[in-house]
Amino acid sequence: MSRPNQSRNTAGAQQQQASKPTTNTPAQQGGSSGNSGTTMKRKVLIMGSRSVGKSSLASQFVEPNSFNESYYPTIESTHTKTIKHEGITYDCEIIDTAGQDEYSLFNHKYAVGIHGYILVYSIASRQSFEMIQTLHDKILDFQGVDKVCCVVVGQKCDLNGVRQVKFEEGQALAKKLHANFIETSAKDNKNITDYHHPSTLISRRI
Ligand SMILES: Nc1nc2c(ncn2[C@@H]2O[C@H](COP(=O)(O)OP(=O)(O)OP(=O)(O)O)[C@@H](O)[C@H]2O)c(=O)[nH]1
Repeated sequence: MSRPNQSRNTAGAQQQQASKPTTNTPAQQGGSSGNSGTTMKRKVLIMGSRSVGKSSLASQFVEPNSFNESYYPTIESTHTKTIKHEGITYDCEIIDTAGQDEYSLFNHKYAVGIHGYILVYSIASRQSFEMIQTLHDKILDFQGVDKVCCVVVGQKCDLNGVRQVKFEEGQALAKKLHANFIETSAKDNKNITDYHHPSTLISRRI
């Protein structure tokens, strides 16, 4: 997605290592009571086939009611949003990538300093669903690990009439990948709220 007024384009941005929690001063906390004062940084990468709605998902999260019917292929863009969950503040950096296919090379930037992955398919595209396992395998291969923190997202759930992937199939795949699962619609603003958004799910898992 390279839409105007939405994000700061960070193609080629330096990768940062996973950050340790920091503690805010009372002034930085805004004097709010009940907050432990802990701030965690979360760098989350959104991956998936082209046109599954990755950018729309990210945009709706940081800028509600920004859904756009037009399609602007993404190069790479980064969104930031601070969310609060169970007394902890998370500074989220959400990196929206260009859509991948099975032949896309895995960019080393997608492995360094990333806390978690949002793997997105469209419920109206079986091909995009099949890409999830491929992407997951590539991430594990590249990182040389056997488990990675991720959330599987079935996007465009408003397109139920042309659904190609059952909810249960998404759920089963996520279980296999040890991931959380959620169906969303950027168009209908479904499960885009803070608590249910994949970024929040990722934050809660780490
Ligand atoms: N029906 C429906 N359409 C959507 C939804 N989200 C996105 N779209 C549409 O799908 C198209 C692609 O959306 P994007 O958000 O640009 O998809 P993307 O995955 O970022 O695409 P790439 O940049 O190519 O990787 C656009 O025309 C959007 O309007 C949704 O929840 N429901």
